[in-house]
Amino acid sequence: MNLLEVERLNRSFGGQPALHDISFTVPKGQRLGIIGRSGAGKSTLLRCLSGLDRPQSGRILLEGEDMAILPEAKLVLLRRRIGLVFQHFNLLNARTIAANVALPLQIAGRPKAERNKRVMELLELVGLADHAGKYPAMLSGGQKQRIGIARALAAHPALLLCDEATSALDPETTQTILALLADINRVLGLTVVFITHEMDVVRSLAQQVLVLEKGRIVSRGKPADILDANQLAAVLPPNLSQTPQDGSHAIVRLTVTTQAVFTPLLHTLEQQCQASFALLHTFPNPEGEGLVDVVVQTDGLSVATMNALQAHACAAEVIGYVPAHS
Ligand SMILES: Nc1ncnc2c1ncn2[C@@H]1O[C@H](COP(=O)(O)OP(=O)(O)OP(=O)(O)O)[C@@H](O)[C@H]1O
Repeated sequence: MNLLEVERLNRSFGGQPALHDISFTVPKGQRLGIIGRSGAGKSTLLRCLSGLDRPQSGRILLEGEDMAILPEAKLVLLRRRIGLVFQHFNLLNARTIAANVALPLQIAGRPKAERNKRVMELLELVGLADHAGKYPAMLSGGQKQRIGIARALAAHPALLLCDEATSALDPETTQTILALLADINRVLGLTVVFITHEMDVVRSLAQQVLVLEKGRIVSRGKPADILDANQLAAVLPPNLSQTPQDGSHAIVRLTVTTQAVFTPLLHTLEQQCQASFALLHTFPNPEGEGLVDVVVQTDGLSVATMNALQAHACAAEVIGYVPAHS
């Protein structure tokens, strides 16, 4: 069942489209990452999904209700089904940790006893039960984000929207926050949609990825496939063709073990295949630890060369062809 369905969403500013015909669905319980360069439209999309901004056209169905056209009074109620986690935590410094976490329940008019019980449950969940009486200034960045997450969960949302939730944190703290978000997703079955510009965050947390570019979705799929394709696209020659021309060179991706990188692999291949191999790029293989993708250009692609490549690598794939002089 889909928790969220976005259909042909359009949002422009002063006639300039920031989102153009965006459509996607998020099944209940999924962790969806949205990535894209600066200005791609990530924040605009997240604001529309959170009901803080309205698109010019299109539908945003959350549990079947269209947020794009819902009257303000009803939208306020529907927004309680959404928890928001911010890059800079947005905690109120004059309130204690407990009072910060309780805020959404207070706004929703929940009784004090219920609020107190829920706050303690949530502080337990994020591992900060003994910090209830402290103030935000007494916490580290990672602890502040745990409180931000607890507050977002206070009103039992169906959807957690995270806006660059780990961008202000160091790499180690980032990992602990990502682990917490993954735990919450697993334990509570909560649907998580997050925007980020950090590839490692997508790799760790997302089950599905959407890539935005200039307000459009340009690719979608599993993180390994998307990141792999993105990294490759960035290093491939622009004049790559899918068919060989007379005398063209082949571009081949080899997946090898990290140990193989420290052997004279290309030299061995050159000797064995009587062909030249130029190294274009190496990057970690997205499928697994200990594997490296090596992109090479060769002037001697043949059945015998492919056999030799396959014998030395875990996988070998021809990506395309370029003219000999590139
Ligand atoms: N309130 C606004 N008024 C005018 N233009 C806006 C407004 N908000 C966003 N835009 C424009 O819409 C486009 C998308 O911006 P958006 O902030 O959504 O991108 P982003 O992917 O979140 O970028 P970043 O990663 O830098 O935050 C940009 O061209 C931006 O200038």
